[in-house]
Amino acid sequence: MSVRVGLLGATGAVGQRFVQLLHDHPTFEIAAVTASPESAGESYRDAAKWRVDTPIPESVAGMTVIETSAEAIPDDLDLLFSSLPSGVAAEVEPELCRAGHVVSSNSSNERMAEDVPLTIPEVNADHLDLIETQRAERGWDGALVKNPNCSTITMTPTLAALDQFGLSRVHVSTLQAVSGAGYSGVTSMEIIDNVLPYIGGEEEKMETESRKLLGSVEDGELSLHDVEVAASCNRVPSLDGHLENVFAELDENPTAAEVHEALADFAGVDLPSAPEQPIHVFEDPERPQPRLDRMRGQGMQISAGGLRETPEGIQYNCLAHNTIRGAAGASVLNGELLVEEGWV
Ligand SMILES: NC(=O)C1=CN([C@@H]2O[C@H](COP(=O)(O)OP(=O)(O)OC[C@H]3O[C@@H](n4cnc5c(N)ncnc54)[C@H](OP(=O)(O)O)[C@@H]3O)[C@@H](O)[C@H]2O)C=CC1
Ligand SMILES: N[C@@H](CC(=O)OP(=O)(O)O)C(=O)O
Repeated sequence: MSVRVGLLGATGAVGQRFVQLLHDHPTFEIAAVTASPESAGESYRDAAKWRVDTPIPESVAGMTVIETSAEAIPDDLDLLFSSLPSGVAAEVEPELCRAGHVVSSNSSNERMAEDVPLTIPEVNADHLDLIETQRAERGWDGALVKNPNCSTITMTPTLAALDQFGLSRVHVSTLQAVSGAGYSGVTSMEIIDNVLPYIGGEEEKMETESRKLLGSVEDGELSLHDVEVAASCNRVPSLDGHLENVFAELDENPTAAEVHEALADFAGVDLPSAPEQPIHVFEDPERPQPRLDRMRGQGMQISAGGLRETPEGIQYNCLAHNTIRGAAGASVLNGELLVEEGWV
């Protein structure tokens, strides 16, 4: 079975990751690439200024970039992946869903909307049921599904694994790679020999999106998890890979060995881009590290380590590749889930 996909914002940092991940995908075939009006009409090769560390796929390089609008995007595409700036996505994505397209989006608009599934397949695949609510409320034939923010996606599967011990409060501090800010996001003069202790809006996203992901959907209605999450976000001079220090307060008092087992045993899903084991747990307290561990599971596996019992619960570190598991790979996995569950 071949699913014809369109990439919205295909020339950007995340868009290029989509191209890298999808050009030899077993099911998805890239059939259209879109970008800003300035790039429309150019070849993808010229418009993209390819910056990913594998060669630009020739099958995509020669495609002509089209405008990002419901009129320009062909009707016969089965699925759209979106990595548009959120202000642009907020305008265009609803139009596309109204026109009947199914959109798996990485952009932050509407992530917390009550009728929009915010999904990590290993954590809350059942939240796709919200599509029925969304269609009923918005009158759409298509559908909008989101993946979370890259820092949120790094931590949340580990919290889902710990919830069996009664997750009550989480404190997390992040060390986020520069690629999260986009190619021109932070200048070299800002970040070399430095750490930036503020990333606008990031802390609030971690605090709210995690509660939605860990929450439940029953009869088409969403309830947030009641865990309290407090985040502190920092930009550091690594290129890719967000590292996070988590302090989780739990109702029960599991040993570090029991937590290790819960993380390592966290169940995977049977989808083409999913790692067999979602979370790898290191014994070595010096791991995970961004440069050494971000490409585990082709960039889709989350790593954890440094487990330590505290009076309130457990402390540990976790890591994920922010533009693969945290962005393009996350949308692709949601796209695979949409196909598997018959929404595409
Ligand atoms: N899940 C996550 O945590 C992550 C999410 N993101 C999100 O993904 C999105 C893209 O990020 P990133 O790839 O870094 O951004 P870039 O700026 O690198 O790319 C933006 C893309 O959108 C296109 N674009 C810009 N303006 C318009 C417009 N007016 N109309 C149509 N297309 C437009 C650009 O085309 P052109 O080349 O022509 O300018 C380009 O293809 C953002 O919303 C970002 O917040 C990013 C990283 C991680
Ligand atoms: N803010 C994230 C990347 C990002 O774009 O997040 P979001 O998709 O929530 O806007 C980072 O800096 O690493």
